[in-house]
Amino acid sequence: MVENNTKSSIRLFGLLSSTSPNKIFFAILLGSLAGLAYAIIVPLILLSLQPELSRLMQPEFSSSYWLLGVFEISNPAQALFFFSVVMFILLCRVISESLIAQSSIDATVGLRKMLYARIIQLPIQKLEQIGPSRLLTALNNDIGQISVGASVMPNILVASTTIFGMFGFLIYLKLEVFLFIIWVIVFGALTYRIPLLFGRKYMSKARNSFDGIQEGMRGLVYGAKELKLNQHRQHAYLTENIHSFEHRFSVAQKHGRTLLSLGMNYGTLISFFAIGIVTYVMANYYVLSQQSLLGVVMVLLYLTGPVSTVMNLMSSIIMARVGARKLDALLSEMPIEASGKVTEVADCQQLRVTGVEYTYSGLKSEDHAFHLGPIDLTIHRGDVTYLVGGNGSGKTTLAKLLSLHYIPEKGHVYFDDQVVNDDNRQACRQQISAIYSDFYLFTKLFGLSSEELDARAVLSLKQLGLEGKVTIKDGEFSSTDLSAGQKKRLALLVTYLEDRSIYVFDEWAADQDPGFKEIFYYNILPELKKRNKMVIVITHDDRYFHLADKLVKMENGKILEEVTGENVQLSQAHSAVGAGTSESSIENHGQEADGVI
Ligand SMILES: Nc1ncnc2c1ncn2[C@@H]1O[C@H](COP(=O)(O)OP(=O)(O)OP(=O)(O)O)[C@@H](O)[C@H]1O
Repeated sequence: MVENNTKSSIRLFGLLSSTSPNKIFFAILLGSLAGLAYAIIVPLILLSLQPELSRLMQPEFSSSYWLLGVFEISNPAQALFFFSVVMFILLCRVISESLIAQSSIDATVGLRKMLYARIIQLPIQKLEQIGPSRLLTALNNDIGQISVGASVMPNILVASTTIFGMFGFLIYLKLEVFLFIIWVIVFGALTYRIPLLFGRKYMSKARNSFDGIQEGMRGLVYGAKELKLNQHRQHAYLTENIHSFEHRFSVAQKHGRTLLSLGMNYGTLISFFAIGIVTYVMANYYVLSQQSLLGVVMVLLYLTGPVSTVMNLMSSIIMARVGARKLDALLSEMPIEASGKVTEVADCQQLRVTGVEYTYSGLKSEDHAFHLGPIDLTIHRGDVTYLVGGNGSGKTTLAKLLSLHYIPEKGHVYFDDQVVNDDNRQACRQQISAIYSDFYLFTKLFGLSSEELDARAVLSLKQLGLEGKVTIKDGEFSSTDLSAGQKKRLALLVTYLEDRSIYVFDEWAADQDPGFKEIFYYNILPELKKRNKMVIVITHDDRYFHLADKLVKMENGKILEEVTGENVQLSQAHSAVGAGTSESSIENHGQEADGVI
């Protein structure tokens, strides 16, 4: 049914390096060079301040002077070297950071594109289960955090290079001090992880509450009308739902941030503990000249910069790892529908289902999950088939199986003699056009646009009573801010322009005015039949049942009765008469809407 979902896990650094390996290689190279150059700055300053510290210093460094305008420059070669190093750092860092920024933008866009592709490849039933809130949070929240985290990884490497460079200088100054600092760093690195570990747990909790907040926001926007009319409901919805998620979010965030702050500051201040111990304790046990002690303290002070950079960036990494785990979990719940080897199938003349069964899974209570089938049904090209039955009888579910949106758990769907399977499902779907009650109207005729199409669309807009409401240019609608009925007419126009073999309409006429209802049943459907289309109509409009070629009555997920030919008219004659549908009124509508689409 679906391809096994390969267990992928998002690695922050891998994300950047896989998007643009060369850029990242150069960014790290330049960043590391900048880091090493940084590490040279302290010895250089120390050399210029205390010539006796230098074992390598050339005599001319301390003896010569240059005059630059009114400025007197001592140690010109050393000064030139110093400023060259600063310029080198500037250049390396700017290039390195801009390369990282570019790679991080590419990685973010790449992640988003990957999510779009996965949503497209997601079977409809799974998409309905996951719901839009989780997908939107992944897109807006998690991917943003992942890309921030990934983009700071190279900065951590750069800061680490500076730290290692400074270590080299520290060894040169005093090996014992270096060993002590290493011990302090190992101790600090181990202990500072404790608050970070708990901090991350709280941040994960906060992230989980965010899904609830997002869902709550949807209710606020889409349920605004219902909430406005009932203050009790409004209050209860806010306090019991959104506020309660917000409360959980804020408690978890506050705890998390406090712990992260504790961890970061502790980590940053570790170097000061080390400075204190070296200055006040170690100096009493080891032979450290005043100059060496000054050098060591300067190195340690200088180290606080890159050390705090590493510590501060760790919070971005932690947030990114929370986001990556959440996205990983979501992706592992998103099976990939088989793309199929067959690219085209012959025009379907007969759509047949045999022994088809379907259950809505993934519900909180599986006992109450609706079960459809087993169903056997054959639908022919050139026929208008009505699916009728009470609310919840399974008409839409069956239609979604016929339009190949749902994949049956038992039984088969046949396009003529071919069984629909993973190989040909995509190709078979290209013969179907459907308007379900939750249809989405795109603002453009994506994949359809052409000048000829525009001309056809303009003609049909007029015939569908949308002239003056919507215009179309280069396949794009001027507006989709229409009434519910008008939107459905525009959706009908889109399906008409697609010119598919099989049409599925789920209660299309439900929100049309009486005039257009008649046009739909008396003109549009017969015209599609005349064009030899296979038309499946879900309807509750019993006054039009007699117009069907086949009436499929459903109850409790099963077909109760199939009525064909004259029997359709006989069984529904009374309702047609009862509803006052006269031949003359039909004729009138026929003339009114002559040539509709
Ligand atoms: N996405 C879903 N997840 C779980 N259960 C669902 C889902 N969609 C529908 N159902 C259940 O399946 C049953 C049949 O629904 P279906 O939409 O097929 O009925 P219907 O005959 O088209 O109803 P109506 O005339 O009201 O549109 C219902 O009882 C409903 O609770």
